[in-house]
Amino acid sequence: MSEPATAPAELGNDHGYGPDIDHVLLSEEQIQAKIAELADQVAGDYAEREVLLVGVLKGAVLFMSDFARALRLPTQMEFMAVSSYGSATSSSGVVRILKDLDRDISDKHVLVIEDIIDSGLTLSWLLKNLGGRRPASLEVCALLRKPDAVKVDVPVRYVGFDIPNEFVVGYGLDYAERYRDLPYIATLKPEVYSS
Ligand SMILES: O=P(O)(O)OC[C@H]1O[C@H](OP(=O)(O)OP(=O)(O)O)[C@H](O)[C@@H]1O
Ligand code: HPA
Repeated sequence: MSEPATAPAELGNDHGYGPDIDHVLLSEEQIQAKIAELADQVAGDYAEREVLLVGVLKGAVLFMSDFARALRLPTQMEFMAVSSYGSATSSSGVVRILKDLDRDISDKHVLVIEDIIDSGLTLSWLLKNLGGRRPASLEVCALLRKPDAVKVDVPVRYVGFDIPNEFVVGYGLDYAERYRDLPYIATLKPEVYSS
C-alpha cells in the first residue's frame, strides 16, 4: 500500500492487542469510506432487484453488518460457515460446510459477502456450490483480495482493496480466533506466530 503505516497507538482503539500489532494496513476510516463506496455501487446495480446477502462466517461478520447498513436497499440476509484453513495461516483447499444456509436460494439475487480472497480456494468452491442451487444471479463482494496469492481465479464483481501478500488480522479476520474485533486491518509482529 502506498499510504504510510499508522502506529497502533495513534489509532486509540486497539482492544488491548496493541503490543501484538506490527503495522496498520487499513484504518477504520479507510474501511468505512470504502464500504460506503461499495454500497453505492451495489445499490445502483441492484436498484430493481431484491438482494439476498450471503455472509461467509465467521470472517465476514463485521463487513456484512456495516455493508448491509450502508446499502440503501431492502436486503435479506443468510449466513454460511465453511472451513478451509488447515493451519492457522494456510488454506488446505479442502472445504467443509460447517453451517449451511437456512433456506432455498433458487430464483434469488445472491450477493456473497466475503472478508478476504487469499488463495481463492474457498470462494471458488463456494461459487460452484451456490451456483448449483439455481439462484437468479450470483455475484461476490469481497472487502480484501491478495492478487499475489491467488491460486484459482474467481469472478469477483466488487472488491474493496487489493492488499500485499501478508497475513492480516482485524475487522473480522483472525489469527487463532483472536483480533477479529479490531476495527482496522493490521499485520502482527513475527513473535506472535512463534509464541
Ligand atoms: O481464499 P482462501 O485462501 O480460501 O481464504 C479465504 C477464506 O479464509 C478465511 O476463512 P477461514 O476458513 O479462516 O474461516 P473464518 O472466516 O471463520 O476465520 C476467510 O474468511 C475466507 O473465507
Ligand atoms: O490474511 C489472512 N488473515 C486471516 N485470515 C485469512 N484467511 C485467509 N487469509 C487470511
